[in-house]
Amino acid sequence: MTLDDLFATILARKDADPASSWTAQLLAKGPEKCAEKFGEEAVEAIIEAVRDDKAALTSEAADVLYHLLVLLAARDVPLSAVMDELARRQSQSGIAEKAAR
Ligand SMILES: N=c1c2ncn([C@@H]3O[C@H](COP(=O)(O)OP(=O)(O)OP(=O)(O)O)[C@@H](O)[C@H]3O)c2ncn1[C@@H]1O[C@H](COP(=O)(O)O)[C@@H](O)[C@H]1O
Repeated sequence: MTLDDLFATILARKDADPASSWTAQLLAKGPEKCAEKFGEEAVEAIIEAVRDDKAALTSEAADVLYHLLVLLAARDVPLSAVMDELARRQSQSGIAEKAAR
């Protein structure tokens, strides 16, 4: 399972019957509801990180990643755009490292 695979499944749920899938149901509620759910899951992950419960943090991190992908899908932002932004930052940080030498 990759994030790309999960994102493709989530995108396919945009056209699915809300009765058939949790993801389709959440997307049908709109981007604001998706954002709210993402925020809730992020807070739960923070709590488990502070408690240092690694099993719970692993589970909450999965929820955070899933809900972030749903939020991106809800706002028509492709996961590839986020990956491109990370790649751009990586290449910039390489330049900064070279300049510092
Ligand atoms: N990875 C996930 C995933 N992670 C979390 N969730 C759901 O997100 C919900 C969040 O949990 P909550 O306890 O906050 O939800 P809740 O209390 O029931 O809802 P609210 O009352 O708070 O609105 C749960 O119902 C989980 O099942 C997920 N639902 C689906 N997926 C994957 O998404 C893909 C599409 O699945 P369908 O949604 O079944 O089409 C599949 O690959 C799934 O494995």
